[in-house]
Amino acid sequence: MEETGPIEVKNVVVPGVIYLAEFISEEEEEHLIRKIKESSQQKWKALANRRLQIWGGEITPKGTLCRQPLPDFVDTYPDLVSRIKATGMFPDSPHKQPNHIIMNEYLPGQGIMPHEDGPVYHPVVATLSLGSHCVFNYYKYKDHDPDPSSSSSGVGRAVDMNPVFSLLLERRSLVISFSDMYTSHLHGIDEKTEDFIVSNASQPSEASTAIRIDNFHLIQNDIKETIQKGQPLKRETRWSLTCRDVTRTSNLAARPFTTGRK
Ligand SMILES: O=C(O)CCC(=O)C(=O)O
Ligand SMILES: [Fe+2]
Repeated sequence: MEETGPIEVKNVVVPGVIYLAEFISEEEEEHLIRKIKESSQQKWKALANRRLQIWGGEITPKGTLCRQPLPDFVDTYPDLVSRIKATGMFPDSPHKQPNHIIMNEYLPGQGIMPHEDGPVYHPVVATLSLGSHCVFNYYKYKDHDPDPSSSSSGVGRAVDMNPVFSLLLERRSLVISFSDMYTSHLHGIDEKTEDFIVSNASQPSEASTAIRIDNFHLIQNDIKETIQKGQPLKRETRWSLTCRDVTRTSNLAARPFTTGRK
């Protein structure tokens, strides 16, 4: 695939959110999924409701990335890192391109709670979806937070659980979040096995569980047709590559972090 180049206006879904369908080809997707499936069990970190791998090195508790090479299948074939750089969305980041990738695996019914990505990263995040779609929600904190102990990191602040925007992330798409979508909003994915999406033309009387998405105009025709027929989109296993630039880096290998004396 050619370099994507600058983003077009139509790809700006809302200020601070860019959506690029078909960011990689089907062959590239297949290759990436194969590499993920072939990776050794030790590379996986199990969480309560999903598992993940960290590529590019571990981040110390103080927020420094102990750099490790990224896998070939993200910077050689396909050269995702250069392709993401070529979107022109990382010009102000210290390394001008992502240096760290979290690869999350979600089985149907799994998701991720609303959260912020935090200050360790330059405030631009590019996420590639493989294997399945999902619906990606952006949330705000409640306006008048009654809790005076709330911190700016978001810990303890009440979240308004009605999403401000929702995007359908198709497989092979890239979504880029930046500016206040990164610094003052949260994002998350509901734990669902299928998503009912309403098309632009739908009436408000349609199923109350149906979701209105903000990037309907940018999605592929076959998915549009499924939505227009009123059929749900069934989730399959999804792998996402969350690509960011960790501001502070070190070339020293990560050491085990102990709390005791040296
Ligand atoms: O899987 C996704 O698309 C989101 C992952 C995410 O938000 C994160 O890793 O911080
Ligand atoms: Fe996140």
